[in-house]
Amino acid sequence: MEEEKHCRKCRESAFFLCAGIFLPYLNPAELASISLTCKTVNQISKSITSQRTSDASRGFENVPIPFFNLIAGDSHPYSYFLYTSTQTLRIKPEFRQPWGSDQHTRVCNEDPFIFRVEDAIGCNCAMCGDESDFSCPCSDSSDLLLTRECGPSCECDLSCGNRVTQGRVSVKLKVVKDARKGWGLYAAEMIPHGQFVCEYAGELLSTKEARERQLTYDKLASNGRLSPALLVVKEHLPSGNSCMRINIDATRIGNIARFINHSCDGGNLDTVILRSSGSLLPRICFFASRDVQENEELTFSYGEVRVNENNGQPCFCGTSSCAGILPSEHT
Ligand SMILES: C[S@@+](CC[C@H](N)C(=O)[O-])C[C@H]1O[C@@H](n2cnc3c(N)ncnc32)[C@H](O)[C@@H]1O
Repeated sequence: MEEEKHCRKCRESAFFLCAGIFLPYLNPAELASISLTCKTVNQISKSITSQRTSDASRGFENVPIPFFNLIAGDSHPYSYFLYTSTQTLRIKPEFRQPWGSDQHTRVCNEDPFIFRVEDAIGCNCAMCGDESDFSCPCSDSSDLLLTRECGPSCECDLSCGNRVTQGRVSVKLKVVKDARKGWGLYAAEMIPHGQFVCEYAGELLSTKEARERQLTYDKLASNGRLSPALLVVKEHLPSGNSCMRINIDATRIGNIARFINHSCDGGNLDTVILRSSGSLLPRICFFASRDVQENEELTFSYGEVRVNENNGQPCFCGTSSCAGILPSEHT
């Protein structure tokens, strides 16, 4: 009898140990379904949900970025997506990432530069980025929205003052749900004008793939079943013709920038195309375009192109310049 009891206890503790390992890999629907099986699994699921709600960044950033859903009757305490703090190549659909355990496995690429230019020449200055040193060739910038930083071909390391976007997110932020716009990114402290906020991280796509995904997303978004986060940025030649198009999809895997909503008045963030010495592709980074107060929503303009009123998603930015529909990409 005693032996039987002991065996049952062993089996139970092995089961709960395993549950703690595999439950963090489940998405909210799977977690909800398995939590119905028994009281203890239900408790583990609840603790996973509370860990997920406490940090949208899954421990990848320097500061936790909590979710707040204060909408009465809405039972979704967090939004589910996979996290990458940098640009990444396409992620296989079957890829899973644990979220909601003590061991946050950093399975994604954390190097901000995916493609490097072989034998590129960078700087070798001692104090680049220092305000008293204007001679670093990497900090040369004639256009504020198209800037340069030191990169993989330079001698300096992450402590260099000309690599402000290459560390993790350090400003205090939170993700808050609005009844009409869905989740949005908010300042959880005052952010001064010019401060780096975050990069737009996600899957780098070819233009063909971005167009295909956009069509699928448009259909799902029109039924309210998806909030797509596919950003298309075009770098223009002085002549005005587009010369480079960057497609970053943060819908399935991305960082907290995927929660930034659109504002027709341009919002309070500047979208900066940032090149680094020795890196083939630019990165898209957000800087505060003015002082942003604590609890203010962070927004930027998604662009100018709009489809007709019948097809477009309604815009609820609430600014006096609101066009009524969200910009969309159909090029
Ligand atoms: C990049 S996501 C932003 C995060 C999103 N709100 C969410 O809940 O995950 C873009 C989507 O957010 C919604 N959105 C963003 N700005 C909006 C606005 N001004 N008015 C209405 N919906 C907006 C639209 O559904 C849009 O497709």
